[in-house]
Amino acid sequence: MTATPLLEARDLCVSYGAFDVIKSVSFSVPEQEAMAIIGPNGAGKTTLFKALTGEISCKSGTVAFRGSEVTGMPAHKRTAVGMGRTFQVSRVFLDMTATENLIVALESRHRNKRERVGGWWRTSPADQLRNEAEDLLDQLNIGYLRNEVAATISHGDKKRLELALALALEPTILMLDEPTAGMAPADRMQIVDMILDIRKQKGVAVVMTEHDMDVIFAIADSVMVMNYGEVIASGTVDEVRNSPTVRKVYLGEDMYNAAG
Ligand SMILES: Nc1ncnc2c1ncn2[C@@H]1O[C@H](COP(=O)(O)OP(=O)(O)OP(=O)(O)O)[C@@H](O)[C@H]1O
Repeated sequence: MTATPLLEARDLCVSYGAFDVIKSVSFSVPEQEAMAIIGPNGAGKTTLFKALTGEISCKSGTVAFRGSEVTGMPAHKRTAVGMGRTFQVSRVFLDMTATENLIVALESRHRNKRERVGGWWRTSPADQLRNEAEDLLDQLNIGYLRNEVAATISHGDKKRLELALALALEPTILMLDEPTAGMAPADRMQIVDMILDIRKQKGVAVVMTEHDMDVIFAIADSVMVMNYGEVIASGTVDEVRNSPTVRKVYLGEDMYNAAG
């Protein structure tokens, strides 16, 4: 008997009005695996990502998480059941410190999971949340951001904080929408290290869209290639790299620069 995939899309179709953007896409992601979605501009990567996270609805097809259908479930409920996510455009509260941002996320998780906060050894709820937030920042090696107001931190640090916010919800799968968008090459590799660390420490699966092939090769176990809303190839990083179909789509382009 094959194990139930962590995330599974079946015959997913998405349209903008009369324009079919995602055409019968099916794939599955096993527990703890990392899958990257790549393809030329306009291939439908972001649209597929939004359909998976519940930001937009599908015309037909299904999305299942741990064997339960989530197709009609709104985005915030998918997050609550374990589908953590980051956004291309930061959703950090800019007027709060990194710690305060994390406290908001942690409060939401405790509320969703009906977990008791505070009360042990005279720890107040506020102290417990602050300790948890600071511990998480330390675990991710961004403890230096504790008291920094988010508006004043660098773009790279905002991306790191976004990851921490997603992790505060203890996801089983992390949905990363271009986690290194707009970052300098050196910063990108720091995010890669952080994601690799998170996978090692927490065993979370990953689904990511990403422009940078070096980032994909460093993180992904498998790659799914899209073109004009269809899956044209999928497999391990090496299989996809050597696929004649994929090379044809990227004809005349350096594949290392053509993922986006
Ligand atoms: N809100 C929208 N309304 C109508 N058409 C849209 C909308 N968003 C995207 N599209 C179109 O849908 C197609 C797929 O877009 P999508 O953004 O999903 O592609 P992508 O692969 O993520 O592209 P990129 O790499 O440039 O971000 C494109 O032709 C795009 O113009």
